[in-house]
Amino acid sequence: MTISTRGAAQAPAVLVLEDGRSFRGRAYGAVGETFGEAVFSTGMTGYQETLTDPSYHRQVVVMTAPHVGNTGVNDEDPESGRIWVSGYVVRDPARTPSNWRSRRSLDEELASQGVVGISGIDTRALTRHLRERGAMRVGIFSGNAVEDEGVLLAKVRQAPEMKGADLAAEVATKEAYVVPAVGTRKFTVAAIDLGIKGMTPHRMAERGIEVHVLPATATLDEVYAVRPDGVFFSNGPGDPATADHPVSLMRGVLERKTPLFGICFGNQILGRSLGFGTYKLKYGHRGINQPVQDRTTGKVEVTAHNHGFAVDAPLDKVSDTDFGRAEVSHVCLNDQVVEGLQLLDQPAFSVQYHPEAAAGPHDAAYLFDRFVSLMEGQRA
Ligand SMILES: NC(=O)CC[C@H](N)C(=O)O
Repeated sequence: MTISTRGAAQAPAVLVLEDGRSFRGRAYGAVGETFGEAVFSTGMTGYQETLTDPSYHRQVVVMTAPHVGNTGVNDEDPESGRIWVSGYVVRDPARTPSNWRSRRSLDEELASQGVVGISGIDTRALTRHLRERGAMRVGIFSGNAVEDEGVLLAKVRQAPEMKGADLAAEVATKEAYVVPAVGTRKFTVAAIDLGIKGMTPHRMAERGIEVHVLPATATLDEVYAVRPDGVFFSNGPGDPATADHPVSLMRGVLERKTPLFGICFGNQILGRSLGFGTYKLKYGHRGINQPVQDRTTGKVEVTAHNHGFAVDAPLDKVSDTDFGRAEVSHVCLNDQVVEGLQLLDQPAFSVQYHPEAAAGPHDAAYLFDRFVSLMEGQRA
């Protein structure tokens, strides 16, 4: 059990949004300055998984849950080797973490990884502002970085925007690696790492899949060199409109009719590969209780989301694409955003959300089984 760093907690801090609104609070984690896109997550649990999800690269995450850090930081829950959020905003951090797995406090972890945060601000007001005005650039400044707000605002307005950002190669593995199947190997999958979370290959491995995780820059030859039964495209940060290499790679896979499954960024890449556009949502979906309907079965599932962009595909008709007929298989019941796509003439599908459920409910685990069935179907 560790007590949070009181010195850092007392330093003044200010959060400045690009439209000029600001919030004053106290430093949390590292003291200094940071920039990113301000987004909010409604997850009440799973903060370690959120912080270490590479899809959050260059985003400043505002937690709508008021009290964060209660269970400290353990060595088992990270979804990658580091924290990726560029900043962290919490109303009321836990002063004393308590959990049998906890190794250190959350503010110590943020500080040791150099992640600048802010606490003690009205996160409800900030969230409502982002809902009304949309996700936007933000800066957090603490300690000596706090100065005249006009100067800080100018810095925020110079920071890069999320629209047009090409970030997958910045977070993906540089070297290929293998996650072995648990038990007998039944299938081999090439997984294109655009910012993959650790739980994703694990969910495949526990279904007898040997997963070859390949860098975002992998070529079609490198994909087929592993003799895959299926190809997987992961989640990842940035604007899907920039993902030209993954789109051409996926089109190569679709031409060969290899079973294909995509998650989140992977869904947007399937959308683009089929000729649909993508667009930026006003404030995105981030949290672990988003209702989605699987239109192929009619079932509603409660799901984990983290996306700021979406696919622009017709909800009410089957579309003719370069790879045959395609339809929207899943839809978000809050706002009718496209949450999944499937091809009707060949084995390929994707979802915009996170069936690996780290963190989140396990309602969507069946999608990994669906991928296995597609690979089984191809062998039969
Ligand atoms: N988790 C993801 O893969 C996110 C995809 C994309 N970067 C978005 O924000 O929509």
